[in-house]
Parts: sequence; structure tokens; C-alpha cells
Amino acid sequence: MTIKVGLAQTNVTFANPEENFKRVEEYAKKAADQKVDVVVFPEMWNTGYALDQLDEIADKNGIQTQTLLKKLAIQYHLNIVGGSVSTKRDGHFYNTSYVVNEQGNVVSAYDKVHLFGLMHEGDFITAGSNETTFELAGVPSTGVICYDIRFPEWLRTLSRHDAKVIYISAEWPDVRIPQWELLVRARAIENQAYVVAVNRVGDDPDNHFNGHSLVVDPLGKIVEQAGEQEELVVASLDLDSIDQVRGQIPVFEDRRPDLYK
Ligand SMILES: O=C(O)CCC(=O)C(=O)O
Repeated sequence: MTIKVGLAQTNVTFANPEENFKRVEEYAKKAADQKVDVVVFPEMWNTGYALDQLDEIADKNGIQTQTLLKKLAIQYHLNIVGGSVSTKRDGHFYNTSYVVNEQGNVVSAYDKVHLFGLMHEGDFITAGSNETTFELAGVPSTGVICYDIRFPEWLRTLSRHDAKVIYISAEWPDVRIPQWELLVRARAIENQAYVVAVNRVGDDPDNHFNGHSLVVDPLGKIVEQAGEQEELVVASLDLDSIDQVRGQIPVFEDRRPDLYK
């Protein structure tokens, strides 16, 4: 079985949801034109890291985002990993990822679990504490947000129920791109899964973001990689190769959780 994924490596206009919603519509159309099965967006694409303005601009209960993603999914018969958006619920802010299948059903709503101290994220945003696994385009999958990928134990926790694709949405600054690539490849190798990792491009007041979104196969090989500009990158995932890789080196069976703290 093969699926075609589209990595929407977009800019994010700082603190300007209206413009960012238009950009997501435009890229969903581009993905549909390329006949992809799944399109993936970057982290915090509605507001960027405008953390001190969230009270005015975060998506209340995620309604605007979910409404748009459902509409686009149905209109284009498209599965959408909706990156993440800043949301406001019950007086708290979250960094939330919605995944919507081509029928327009929200199959996952995940709040970022590990908040990034270097950007003072935890001073504004409340951390999530729930796992997520979902089926998308007929494939058992999971997904995390940016800094979450530095925690292999979390990715292993999410992958242990046979996730074959791990989706990652990020706002990962250019200065740490060498680490981004290595972390993404390591998560693919250790979980013997495809990883589809989408970063943004452009600038905010504190950082420059230079993309380098990538798709990595279960052996850690880069299948496709974006450059440093806004673009849609398309890749095919050969999901049958996963059983072969897991059959040869059965790391999930060989684990010793009795020894792990
Ligand atoms: O871990 C990193 O270096 C980047 C993380 C980050 O920028 C984020 O989680 O928003």
C-alpha cells in the first residue's frame, strides 16, 4: 500500500490569523491539485508565537480552525493534519493539533505536551497530557508538535500501538536545523515508521525559519526534503516496507520496559 503526502511548508504571518487562514486554504487547494492523500501543515500557523496577544487572537475552542479544515477536507476529498493552532478553552491557551479525515471528521485533537522553555511557551500555554493515535488514509498514525520530538520516550509511547506514520508539525528556527534533521531521522529509525515532518519558513520578531521539511523512511533514509522557501513537497510512502523492517529487527518485541524508568 502506498500513500501520497503533501508537506505544506508555509510562511506564518505573525499575529495575523486572517492572512494565515487564507494561506492554508490556498495550500489545501495546491495539495488537492497534486492529488495527495494527506496534507500536513506547520505549527501555530494561525498566530505564530505571538504569545502575549493570544487573548485577542487565539482560536476560541478551536472552532474557526475545525470549521475550515472540515470544509476543505470535504471539498477536496483530502485528509488534513492541521499542523497546530493556538486555541483558547476554559480560560487557558493551548497549542493544539486537529486532524480531519476526508469525510470531514475530526479524528484527533492533541495539545502539545512538551512546552519550549527557550521561547517562554509555558508562561502562556498550558501543556497537554493526552496521547493521540488515529487512522488516516487507512493507515494507523500518530502525531506530535515541534519540541515533543526531543522526547523519544513520548514518541515511543505514542507509536507502541503500531503507528506506521508519525506526523510532526514545527516552527523550528534555522539555527537548530542540523538537530531537527537528526532528531527526525532518529525517531523514524527507532520507531520503524515513516516520519513526515513539516516546518515553517519566514520570520517572526525573534527567529528566522528556513523550512527543511522532510519525509524519512523506517530505515532513516530521507525520501524527500524541502528547501528554504514556501513550497508544497510531495512524497510517496511505501507502507509495505514497514513490516519487512520490523520483521528483520523486532525492536518493539525486544524492549525491556521492566528496566526503563
Ligand atoms: O527544540 C527545538 O530546538 C525547537 C522547539 C521549538 O521551537 C518549539 O517547540 O516551538
